[in-house]
Amino acid sequence: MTSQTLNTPTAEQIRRAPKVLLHDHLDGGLRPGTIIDLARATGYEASLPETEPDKLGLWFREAADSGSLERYLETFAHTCAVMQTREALFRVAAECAEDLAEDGVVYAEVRYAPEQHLEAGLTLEEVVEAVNEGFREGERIARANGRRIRVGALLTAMRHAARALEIAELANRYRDTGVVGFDIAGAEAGFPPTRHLDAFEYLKRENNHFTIHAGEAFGLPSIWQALQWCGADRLGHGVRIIDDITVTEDGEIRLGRLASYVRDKRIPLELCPTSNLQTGAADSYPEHPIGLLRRLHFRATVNTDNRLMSGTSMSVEFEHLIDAFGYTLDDMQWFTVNGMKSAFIPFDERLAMINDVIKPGYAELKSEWLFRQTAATSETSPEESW
Ligand SMILES: O=c1[nH]cnc2c1ncn2[C@@H]1O[C@H](CO)[C@@H](O)[C@H]1O
Ligand SMILES: [Zn+2]
Repeated sequence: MTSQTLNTPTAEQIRRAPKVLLHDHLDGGLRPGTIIDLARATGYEASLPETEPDKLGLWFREAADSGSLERYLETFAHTCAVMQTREALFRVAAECAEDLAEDGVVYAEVRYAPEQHLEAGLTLEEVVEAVNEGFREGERIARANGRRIRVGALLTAMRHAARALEIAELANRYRDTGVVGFDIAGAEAGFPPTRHLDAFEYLKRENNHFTIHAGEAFGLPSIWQALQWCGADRLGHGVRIIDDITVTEDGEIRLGRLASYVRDKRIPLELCPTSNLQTGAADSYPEHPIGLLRRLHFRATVNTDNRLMSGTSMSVEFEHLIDAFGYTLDDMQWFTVNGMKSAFIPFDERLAMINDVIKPGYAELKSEWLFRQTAATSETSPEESW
């Protein structure tokens, strides 16, 4: 056995390793069986493309695999349709926290757009409260199962709509009760983030935090606006920052002004590899810009985006990256600490997570690796060992 293979975490270790998730959509992570249950209860079943859980899960993955962000986003009509009551939102949020905890996620910021859940008469406040209560319930269930997770909500405003200021005010109102920040999402081309400057300026005046989906379906101008006009704390995706990095034939790497700014200021990139493959923002895992961005020490983080549409989880994202780039537990820890440093909760709480949960978790896994290495070495001939 080579040290490379010994150093590669197993699927089971990947799942057990503490993970941090900053970019995950609540309406992109439902269990297929739950969609069917909820659809039955509300008469939406006839509108579902499939009514058997495995087939429905496959339908989402295939429908989202179109190479276009716009087509990818159409699939959310079905999940949002069944998330219109207090009970449905509570259940979906609780299951989300449970599923993430089961996958070894210790801290997550999960986002959704409250304005998409008002069709059956809920108010924006009722939506936020139902989701918050669901997250608390999921945390409790996880704890009862011996797992520890903390989930914060990010409130998203849809970039094609005109409710961003209202949603930003809502995020501010619930900042001490479960909501940790704000986001804008939806089709990127044609909807620049500067359409919502009033919301971002309001949040800055309130010393609140926000991320912006930028640099996914549209390139550098979108990232530039998100940072320099809107003042985003983080970039949702931001993967197209690669367009401002040149690798010459002799291997020299040059960063343009914007890429330098992003790296110098340690702007967190919420990278979502599988989602990027589906929307056409990247061609394959080995070609995904995360490899170069990690080598160049950008503040890169690993995320799921939409677990249902991508058939993924944090463990699956790491499995793909480990396959493509030969990452070790040290790389996993680096991405995880980057995620925790970039979270929107207070500094002392982030530090406590890093020192009390993440580092000890990886230290334990690495000691198992050392044990395996010692066991393997003792199997080789005496000359080799000495
Ligand atoms: O990768 C993405 N890029 C842009 N918008 C997205 C992405 N994934 C989901 N949403 C949008 O965010 C809404 C709230 O969660 C979803 O309903 C979907 O329309
Ligand atoms: Zn997203």
